[in-house]
Amino acid sequence: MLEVSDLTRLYGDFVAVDRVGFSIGQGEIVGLLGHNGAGKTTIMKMLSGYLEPNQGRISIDGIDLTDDAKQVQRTLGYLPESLPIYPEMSVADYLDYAAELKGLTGDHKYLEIKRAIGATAIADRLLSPISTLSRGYKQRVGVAQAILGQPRLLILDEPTNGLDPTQTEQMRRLIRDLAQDATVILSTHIMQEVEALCDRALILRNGRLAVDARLDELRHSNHLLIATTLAPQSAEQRLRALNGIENLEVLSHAAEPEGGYRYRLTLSERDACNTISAALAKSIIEAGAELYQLHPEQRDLETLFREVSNATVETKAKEELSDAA
Ligand SMILES: Nc1ncnc2c1ncn2[C@@H]1O[C@H](COP(=O)(O)OP(=O)(O)OP(=O)(O)O)[C@@H](O)[C@H]1O
Repeated sequence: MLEVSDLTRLYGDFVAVDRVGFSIGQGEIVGLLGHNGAGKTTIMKMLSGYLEPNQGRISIDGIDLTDDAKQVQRTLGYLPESLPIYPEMSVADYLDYAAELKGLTGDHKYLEIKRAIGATAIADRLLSPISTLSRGYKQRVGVAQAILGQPRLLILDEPTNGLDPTQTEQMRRLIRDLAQDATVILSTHIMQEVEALCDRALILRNGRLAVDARLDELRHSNHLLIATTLAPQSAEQRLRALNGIENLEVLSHAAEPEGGYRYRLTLSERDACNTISAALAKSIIEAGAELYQLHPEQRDLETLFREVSNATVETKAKEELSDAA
């Protein structure tokens, strides 16, 4: 549905987005994550056609954004980070204006505005000037303008930014509903948001795509953690030799007072966890050692994000050191 390749954007000589590539299928909800300044908004602006890439390609349903930006823009809805909402306009006038900008006319325009109002539950404030709305309401008006014309791709830049918990829950429900008919890409700083909403997470680091992971795959790790009295040398010989073990990593080289030695095993097949666990336990007991713990390693998004962010800090520190040298 959405194909992005080699996407690059410079501000002056600063590379804000660096050769990013990914593709997103119809109906997916994808979270775009990254530390402050990682390049999320810049990517979203390019996807929505508001900012030109210096290099790379974006195509939606096979149509290249640079070949026919107007046509592509009509098939997408964009909620920018800061809404270009006109404070003096009423909600109704603003939606009418936004619908015209999307090329909607006549009955179709009327029906689309009605649908967007219903979907975002803003009917009770249609005649209010936008300046008098709460942050949550303004955000819903922003989403209402984004879904006019039933876009096949929705690009939402921090859709729950500044919302209270009730408004956040309503917005998440709305996004889930919208994803029934559209592909959604959203940026956020909130991991729980991605866990709650998304099928997939893209994590940016310094303008580059560092991680592209399906959340269900993250939850099913192919690593096992064990704690045993079996010493590293025997573990290397016995455990590594078992079928389905790709790698053995020694996490503690000296026996820990209560937990023996700790190891991380990488399995060649994610689904073989149960069979391999049984074989491992048997092998450890046969060696006369104690087995204290054996469980799959859970990697949640938060851990993954922390690993990526720590790598960012290390990379920056190295860059600063080499600049100073
Ligand atoms: N118009 C601009 N001129 C110069 N630099 C810019 C401009 N817009 C963004 N940048 C820089 O590009 C980098 C990426 O910015 P961007 O806004 O895309 O990041 P982000 O991941 O959305 O950050 P945040 O989470 O803080 O919103 C940052 O270092 C930012 O300072």
